[in-house]
Amino acid sequence: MRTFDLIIIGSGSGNSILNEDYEGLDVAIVDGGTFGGTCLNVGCIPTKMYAYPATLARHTADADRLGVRAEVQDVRWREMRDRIFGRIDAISQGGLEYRRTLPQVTVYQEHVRFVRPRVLRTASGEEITAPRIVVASGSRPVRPNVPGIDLPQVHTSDTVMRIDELPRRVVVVGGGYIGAEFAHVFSSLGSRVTQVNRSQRLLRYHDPEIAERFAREASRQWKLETGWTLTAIEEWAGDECAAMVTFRDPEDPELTLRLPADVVLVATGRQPNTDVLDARAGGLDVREDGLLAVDEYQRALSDGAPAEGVWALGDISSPYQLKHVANAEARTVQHNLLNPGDLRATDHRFVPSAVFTSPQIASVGMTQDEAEQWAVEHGTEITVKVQDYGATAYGWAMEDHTGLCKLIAEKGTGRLLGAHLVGEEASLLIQPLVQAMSFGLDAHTMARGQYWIHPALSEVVENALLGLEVPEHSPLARQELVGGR
Ligand SMILES: Cc1cc2nc3c(=O)[nH]c(=O)nc-3n(C[C@H](O)[C@H](O)[C@H](O)COP(=O)(O)OP(=O)(O)OC[C@H]3O[C@@H](n4cnc5c(N)ncnc54)[C@H](O)[C@@H]3O)c2cc1C
Ligand SMILES: NC(=O)c1ccc[n+]([C@@H]2O[C@H](COP(=O)([O-])OP(=O)(O)OC[C@H]3O[C@@H](n4cnc5c(N)ncnc54)[C@H](O)[C@@H]3O)[C@@H](O)[C@H]2O)c1
Repeated sequence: MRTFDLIIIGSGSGNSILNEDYEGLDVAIVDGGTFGGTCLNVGCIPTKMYAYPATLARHTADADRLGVRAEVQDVRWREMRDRIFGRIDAISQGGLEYRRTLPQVTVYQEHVRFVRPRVLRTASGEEITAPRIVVASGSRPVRPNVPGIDLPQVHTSDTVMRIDELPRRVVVVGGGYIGAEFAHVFSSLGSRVTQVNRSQRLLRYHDPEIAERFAREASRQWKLETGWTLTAIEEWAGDECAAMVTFRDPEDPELTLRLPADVVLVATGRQPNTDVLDARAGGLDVREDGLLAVDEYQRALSDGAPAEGVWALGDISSPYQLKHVANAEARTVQHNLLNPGDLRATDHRFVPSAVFTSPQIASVGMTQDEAEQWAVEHGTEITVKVQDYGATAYGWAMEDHTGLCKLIAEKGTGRLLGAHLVGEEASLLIQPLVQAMSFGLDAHTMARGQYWIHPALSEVVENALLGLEVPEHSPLARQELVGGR
């Protein structure tokens, strides 16, 4: 059995742990998939590289209302695909080759599983161990167990971005982040898309007002069906489609929905890879939802207490399933591994997320329902302001009838509790709100303690802040005035 100083399982955020402080250690990085992990190869990055041209196409189609008639004449899917993966595959390959050149790093390109605490066996049968192991082995798409799920017409986000042609008809199963982003990409680029969700509400973790506004806009762009569960997919011979997808009404099994498709995208959630890793054989606690149990310092737990020498980060142990969270947790592990006497906790207080559709969605903190509940529990009151983009100067410029910014704050203090946006560049507009929440800036100080560029779109945030019923605080004391003309 080979013994290393450190084993890292997973080359996504796990790979970023190895900085110059680790140069003296004998390290193994193990990845049975594509080097670089989900975000780079099949996740955040390629989806956004498709979402951007898709948004351009959508804006082109929408320009008529502004007095500009334009049309998308040609979508060269194959060229787009090859441009995207030409860049991504080279980064993945370059990352792998770089790690391989480092004398102190051994790369295993195969899956491993625990056979006992801190002992792993590779798929080819080698046993490896280390006093310190980092589990960063992520999650994978859930594939509902229905007839036809293995047909070649059925894809997950792992494969759908590599297909050869833009499909004529796409059925997207699932109403979460992945379903929404791909429905946007395919419909904007020219496919006929039907998105089908099991529950009545799309984007179920979002504030209902945002989810409803988004569903209204989405249903203008593609066909939305809610309240249906996937039951079967059949191969279909004929010109009109390559597969027939059947759904059933969970309340009334007699009621079915049948949809023709060339491509079926299954986007019904992601499950942590704890089973593949046989985490229990490693003595590690696996939660009911399949996540590896960790404490705030990212130590994996065994019988509720920190397991000696085992750390975990990212989708394997995080309910957020977001790359910026995986990266933050990797920074925690990077520090804690080398500083056992000075452990740091990951800050999970204000985790934002965005859905890269058109319009975009961005969110941080409590939804209105959660804030109302919190206020009851804490004997306090909240204030809510919904500001339409269309009531600001830049909203007029865009002739916007969609965007809104909803802010929730504590009435007595002006403390921001939640921010939810749907609309143009929501993923950017939310960032100052994340900053304010993270650094304890109250709503009025944020609104009046700084200039807001006029007439930028950010005025929607300024106006939302000013619409909250909060006390006026003096702007933050400034030590000295710098800059200015
Ligand atoms: C389509 C899509 C779009 C997304 N878009 C966004 C976005 O816009 N913004 C955002 O914040 N997040 C997004 N995410 C989520 C984000 O990609 C993940 O949260 C993040 O990549 C998780 O990183 P990780 O390091 O935990 O795991 P990963 O990057 O998945 O790395 C885990 C690695 O471990 C390997 N592995 C697994 N099991 C084993 C084993 N037993 N042995 C050896 N190796 C193993 C895998 O091959 C994989 O390479 C998206 C995800 C998807 C699928
Ligand atoms: N922009 C981003 O930040 C981004 C983008 C993509 C993915 N992600 C991450 O990836 C994770 C996984 O995304 P996701 O969209 O797959 O999961 P999700 O949990 O967000 O959504 C899954 C959806 O599928 C539906 N569903 C489940 N089983 C079904 C069935 N049998 N028939 C019909 N509908 C069914 C659910 O009702 C739900 O709406 C997200 O939680 C997110 O954190 C993030």
